[in-house]
Amino acid sequence: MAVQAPSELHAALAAIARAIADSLEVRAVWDAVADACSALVPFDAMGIVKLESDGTVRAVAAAGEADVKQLEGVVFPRAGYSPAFWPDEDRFLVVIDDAQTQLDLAYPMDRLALERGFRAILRAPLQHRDRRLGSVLLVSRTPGRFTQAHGEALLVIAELASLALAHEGLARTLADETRRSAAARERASELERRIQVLAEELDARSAHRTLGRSRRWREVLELATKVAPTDTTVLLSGESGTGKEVIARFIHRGSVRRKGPFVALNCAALPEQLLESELFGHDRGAFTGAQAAHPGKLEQAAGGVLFLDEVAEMSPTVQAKFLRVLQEREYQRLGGTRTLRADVRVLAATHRDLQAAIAQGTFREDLFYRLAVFDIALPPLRDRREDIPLLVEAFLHEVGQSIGRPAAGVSDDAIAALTAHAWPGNVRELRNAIERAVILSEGGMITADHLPIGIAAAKPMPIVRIGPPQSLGDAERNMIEDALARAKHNKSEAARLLGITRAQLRSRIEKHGLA
Ligand SMILES: Nc1ncnc2c1ncn2[C@@H]1O[C@H](COP(=O)(O)OP(=O)(O)OP(=O)(O)O)[C@@H](O)[C@H]1O
Repeated sequence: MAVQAPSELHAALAAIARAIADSLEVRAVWDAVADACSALVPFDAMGIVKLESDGTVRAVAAAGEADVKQLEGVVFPRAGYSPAFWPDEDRFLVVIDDAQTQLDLAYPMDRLALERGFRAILRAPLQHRDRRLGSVLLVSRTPGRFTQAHGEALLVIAELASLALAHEGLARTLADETRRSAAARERASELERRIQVLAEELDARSAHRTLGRSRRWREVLELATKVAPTDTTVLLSGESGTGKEVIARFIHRGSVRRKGPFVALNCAALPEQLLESELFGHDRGAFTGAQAAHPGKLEQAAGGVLFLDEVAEMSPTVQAKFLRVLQEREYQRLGGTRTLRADVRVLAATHRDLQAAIAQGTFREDLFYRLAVFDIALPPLRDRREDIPLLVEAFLHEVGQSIGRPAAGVSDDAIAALTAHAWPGNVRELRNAIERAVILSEGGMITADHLPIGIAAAKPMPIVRIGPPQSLGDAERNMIEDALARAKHNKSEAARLLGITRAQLRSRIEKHGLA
């Protein structure tokens, strides 16, 4: 066949380009590629193979002789086709005059062609930005059938076809991402709905509300909501008063055991012997004074949740016995002979670092792993200060109702002091402070004077803007601006807030051009 006229080549390329532009469906492009090749190169069969990410090779299109067409869609196994195995020459146009005389046919598709009786091979790579995507293969039963000019035409066609393949990959990634983010959105809103339902249920019973909108608190609620419907043991850790029991009740309400009891036991409150009998119960005569049989908390919590507070305080004996409960779900009352089944979900809490307790040998590691199947760390209140105004308002309302004398409100200076305090006793301490202030204010406005000394004296912290990372210079400038604003431009006061001298402040004001 004569070398293709430029107009033919041009028309063929334009047809492929149209197919690419018209459709993200790569199939339409293969048809255009096959048509273009038929118009320009005298082949007996053609194939387009695509290198998949798992190393297999897929024949995405085949044209020409009937039995070759059947290869379409065939996936050739991984062996020998992985990108690493593809010969480097495959990056370039390959013209083989006679495969039969070619001693070393490195490319598996060439071997396949030869096995089927094809002699001449013309092959161009499909690649995009150095990434190999596959190749276009034209074969003929007549040796020497393809010229360099045929090859060059094929190269241009392959380049366009590569674009289509690269687009297909992009389109698929986009579609996957869209699908994934839609699913994630759906999951997030489902989670949001569940949090809402649980929070509302608890709000109705104000003693067990979970107040907070900060990111840290939302994360806790999200974890609790996810684990609630399972029967998994949960370990809640956090400083005293951070709301561990509040979250334990939240999980109980969201679990299948919600209709069962919520039984709490504080392991720190009782001496060893008593804790053991409280937990496991005892039979009559089990020890001096055990005049009647007594079911333990494990029995009382049957069908529900057992909340073990301060679990780090369990003695070694109780730890060993309780481990058995978690392992075998069985136990006996003190002095009893009957084996009882523990039908409880255990939620444990601690304000201690259990890893440290394990290192010191006071807490069993095996028990730790049984308890901490799922652990939730509760943030201290000082790490979620943005929730303080909300908590203050809720406690004000609650305390006001319970003592029948609501406060008129909270002054700005009191709110500033409440927000600045470090709250070592966390939410519990805040609640107590509000209760005290409501009583002291006698129905009036709560001011800093009604707060305990340590809290009223808390200095507002200079605000450091949270945002994209800023330079040290910018941070300093922001802090100075904030201090000046807070001190109503009184330089001595601003210097005091910043903990520097007036002279130092003055020179920094000049440096930043803030005068
Ligand atoms: N997020 C919250 N929303 C509303 N009230 C809260 C919240 N967190 C804690 N509280 C209140 O703070 C007090 C202490 O909470 P809780 O008993 O759950 O803390 P804890 O971490 O279990 O404390 P401890 O370790 O001392 O037993 C309770 O009055 C509780 O209602």
